[in-house]
Amino acid sequence: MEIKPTVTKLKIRTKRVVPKTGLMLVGLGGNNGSTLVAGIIANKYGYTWETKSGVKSPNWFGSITQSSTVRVGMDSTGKDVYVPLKNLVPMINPNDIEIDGWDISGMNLGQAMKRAEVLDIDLQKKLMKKMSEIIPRPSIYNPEFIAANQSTRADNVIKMEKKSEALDQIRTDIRDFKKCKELDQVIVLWTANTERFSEEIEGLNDTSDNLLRSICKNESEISPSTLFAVASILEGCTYINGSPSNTFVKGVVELAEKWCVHIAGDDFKSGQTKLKSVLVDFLVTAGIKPVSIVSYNHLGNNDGYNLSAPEQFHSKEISKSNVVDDMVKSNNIIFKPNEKPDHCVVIKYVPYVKDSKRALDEYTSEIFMNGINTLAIHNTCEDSLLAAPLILDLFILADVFNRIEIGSDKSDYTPLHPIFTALSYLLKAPVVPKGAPVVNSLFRQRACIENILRACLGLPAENNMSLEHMLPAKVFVDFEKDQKKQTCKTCQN
Ligand SMILES: NC(=O)c1ccc[n+]([C@@H]2O[C@H](COP(=O)([O-])OP(=O)(O)OC[C@H]3O[C@@H](n4cnc5c(N)ncnc54)[C@H](O)[C@@H]3O)[C@@H](O)[C@H]2O)c1
Ligand SMILES: O=P([O-])([O-])O[C@@H]1[C@@H](O)[C@H](O)[C@@H](O)[C@H](O)[C@@H]1O
Repeated sequence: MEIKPTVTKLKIRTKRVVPKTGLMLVGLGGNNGSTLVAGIIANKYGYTWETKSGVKSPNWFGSITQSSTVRVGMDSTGKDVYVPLKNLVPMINPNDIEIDGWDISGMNLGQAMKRAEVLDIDLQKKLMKKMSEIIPRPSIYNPEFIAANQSTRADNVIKMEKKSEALDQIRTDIRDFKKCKELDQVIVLWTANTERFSEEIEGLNDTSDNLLRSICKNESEISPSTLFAVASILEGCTYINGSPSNTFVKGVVELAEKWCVHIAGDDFKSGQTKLKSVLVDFLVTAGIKPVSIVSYNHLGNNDGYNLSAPEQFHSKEISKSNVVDDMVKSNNIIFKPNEKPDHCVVIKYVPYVKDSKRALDEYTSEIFMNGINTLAIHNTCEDSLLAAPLILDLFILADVFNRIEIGSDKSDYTPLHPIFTALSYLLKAPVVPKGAPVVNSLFRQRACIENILRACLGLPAENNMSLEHMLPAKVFVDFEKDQKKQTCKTCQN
């Protein structure tokens, strides 16, 4: 193999004025939606609360924008220097976020928080007044796409029969929110239930024109989430899909590309799968061959209730299963062509455990000289407490990436591709532009975000070589000073 390095000088610019941004959640009254709103209010007002283990304070643990740091270099003593990721470039402050959204359940967010049974009761009491003032807008409900067991919640639905009218209503809602809160931009994010996959049908949803025509013709195979995505794109709003539903049928992607509106998805990467995208990366890059991966979990929240229906489970099974493919394909020493580990995903609904998902994983791998290594993991993921910070990061980073443009000597500044692959760190099944590779390795995904932000500052990508600590200082001349010396010599001559 001959490798020919190429160098392209790119120029990057970032609008540094942070736009006043609103977040509209589809599924606002769900466990994730209500928990995120509660977290924003608790952090904004600094509510503390009593628990049996003492007084607790709000935080943003689990959010990489709010609670992680980035190495920016080293000080004169050679010690690494880290700064909060949120300080690298101007970002939205969670305290400034305006939130609105839709839910097929009309329950106000105070009652929705109570229904979710996620947060400590004393905190719920302190939040109740403010949360109860938030009422989800009526939404598009189509029992064809989510489990039949969700029908009992559907008391807050848009009455219009025609999909085109419902689409217009969503667009009106977005414009109303933007005007009422005097916003510069709105980002729409789906944290509503997982839908069954839509059929991708030529002539129906395979192009943007066909999709828009199908909506006008009230075609049945257009899901509520696809309608929300179309409405958002037509309103110029970034749209993010936190569920494994195949919202982004080809016609939606083409519409986003035509209108240069950013989209990202699918399915928050919060617990069992996030760990999988670390462990499989570790095993394969260590030259260890994972041969069997069994991921079982049970949970008792409404998400689990919806996923107890086969078609909705199948959507989730796909997003949870494909996460190993890129890492397996990266190593043709341990895997033969088309060989991959046995991989089984099981999800069971057990009402009693509510949002506290119990994940049991077994990773069996072949090691040196026919040895076998088995990793057995028990992972209690409090689903909404893991997902809510990811929703915040998706929103904040989407705004940052919306403000970045890249150019070169040969081309003007251009926005990043409408499909935000840079948000893949937060998603189980990253949607990527046609022909682009899917990267699931968590640390590669994190490096992508870090290095784009470093580039915004003119810092080189983190290469982890640490040569400064492997070579004598004299090797590292002060480039600027050295250049000046050489220039002086030239002048004298
Ligand atoms: N850790 C996690 O919680 C996690 C991780 C990855 C993905 N997800 C996905 O996030 C989504 C939400 O999870 P959750 O635990 O908050 O579920 P949830 O069931 O508590 O909340 C979903 C909400 O969406 C509402 N809804 C359903 N259809 C709607 C529609 N057409 N329009 C508006 N609202 C609608 C429901 O009434 C409900 O309030 C699910 O798709 C889930 O698979 C969750
Ligand atoms: O993020 P993760 O833990 O791999 O996957 C989770 C599933 O195992 C869980 O059953 C489902 O309810 C959540 O929506 C989430 O998708």
